[in-house]
Amino acid sequence: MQDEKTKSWKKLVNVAVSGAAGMISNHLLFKLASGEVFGQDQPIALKLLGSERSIQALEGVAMELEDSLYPLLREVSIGIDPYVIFEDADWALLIGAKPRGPGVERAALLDINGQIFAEQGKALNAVASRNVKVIVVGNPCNTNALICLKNAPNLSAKNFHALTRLDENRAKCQLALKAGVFYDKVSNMTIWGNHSTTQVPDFLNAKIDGRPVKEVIDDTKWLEEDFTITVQKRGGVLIQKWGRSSAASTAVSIVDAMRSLVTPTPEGDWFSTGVYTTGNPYGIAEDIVFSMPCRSKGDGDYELVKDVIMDDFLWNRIKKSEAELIAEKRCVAHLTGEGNAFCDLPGDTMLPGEM
Ligand SMILES: NC(=O)C1=CN([C@@H]2O[C@H](COP(=O)(O)OP(=O)(O)OC[C@H]3O[C@@H](n4cnc5c(N)ncnc54)[C@H](OP(=O)(O)O)[C@@H]3O)[C@@H](O)[C@H]2O)C=CC1
Ligand SMILES: O=C([O-])CC(=O)C(=O)O
Repeated sequence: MQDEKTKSWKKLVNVAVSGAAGMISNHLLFKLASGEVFGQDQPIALKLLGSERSIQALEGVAMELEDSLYPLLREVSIGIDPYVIFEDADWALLIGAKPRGPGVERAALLDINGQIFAEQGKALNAVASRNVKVIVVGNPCNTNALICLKNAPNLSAKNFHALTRLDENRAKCQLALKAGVFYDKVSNMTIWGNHSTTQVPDFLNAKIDGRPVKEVIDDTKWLEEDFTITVQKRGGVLIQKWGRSSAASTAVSIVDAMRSLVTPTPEGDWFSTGVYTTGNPYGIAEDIVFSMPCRSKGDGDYELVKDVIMDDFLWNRIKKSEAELIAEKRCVAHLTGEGNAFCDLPGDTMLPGEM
C-alpha cells in the first residue's frame, strides 16, 4: 500500500537547516516533515547543521523527528560541517546565529554572525544545488543574507532571501484587529527595508477586503504612529513578555515564506521578502538586501511587483531603512570582499528584539 503511494511522489527534496537545535527549528522541522510546505506528495530529506556546542542536542532533535514517523520524511542527517550538510541542498534555511546578549555591540554582532554567514555562503557555493533557495533568518538577517550571497558568486544572488515574513504577518494581524475583520481579509501587505526597527509596514498599498487600508481605517495618526511602531517593535515586546524571542510564529512565517515561492501568488496579491536590490524598479540603492513586494509563479522564483504607489511618508521611511542597511554593509566590507570595514551605525535603530 505504502509502496503504491510513494510511486506517485515527486523526487526527494533536500532541505538543509542551520541552528537546527535552536528554538525556531524546534517548531519548523516538524512542520517541514509533515508536508505543510511542499505538500503530501513531496518526500523530504532534512540535513541538520549544528556545532560542537549543540551536537548532543541535535542528536535529540533527530531522535524526535524519527519517532514522529512522518511518512514524507525519508532521511534525517546531522553534522557540524556545512560542506557536508549543504551538499545538494535544494533549500538552505539559515537560522543559527549568536543571539545579541547584554553588552554586545551591534557592530560586534555583525562581525561575529557575519563570519558564520560568510563561511556558509562559501559552503553553499561549493556544494549546494545550483538552484538552491536560501532563506536567512539569523539576525541581522538582511546583512547576513548579503554576506552569504557575496560569498557564493556561482549561485544566483536572486535566490537569497532575508526573512521579513514574520513582520508582514504581524502587520496583517494589527490591521485586521483594528478593522475588526479576519486576518485573511488583509492583502498586498509590504514590509519595506531592514528586519529592524527601521522596517516600513506599508499601509498605503495594503488592502482590507480589497479596499485601500486608508479608506477602511480613517485614522492617519494611528496608521503612521501606533500601527507602524507596534509592528516595528513587536519582537521586542514579545521578548519582554515571554522572556525569549518569537519562535513558533517565526517558524510559521518561514513556512509561509517557502510556500509563497512554491505556490502561485493569488491574482492581484503579493508577499514580502528581503531580496537583492540590484535592478529594482523603485530607486532603492543597489547591492543591498531589502524587503520588497514580490510575486511568484510557484516555481521557486519571484518577480518584484511594479505597480505600487509611493508618498512622502512612505519614501522617507524607506530611505531611513536604506541608510541603515548601507551603514551595516560598510561594517561588513571585510566579509563581502569589499575592502576594509568602517562601522558607523545610526544609533537609534535595533533588531526587533532589542528594546
Ligand atoms: N528574521 C526574523 O524574523 C527572526 C529572526 N530571529 C533570529 O533567528 C535566530 C535564531 O533564533 P532561535 O532559534 O530562537 O535561537 P536559539 O538561541 O534557540 O538558537 C540559535 C542557534 O544559533 C546557533 N549559534 C550560532 N552561533 C552561536 C553562538 N555564538 N552562541 C550561541 N548560539 C549560536 C546555535 O546553534 P549551533 O550551536 O548549532 O550553531 C543555536 O542553536 C536568532 O538570530 C534570532 O535573532 C528570531 C526571530 C525572528
Ligand atoms: O531580535 C530577535 O531575535 C527577534 C526578532 O528578530 C523578531 O522577533 O522579529
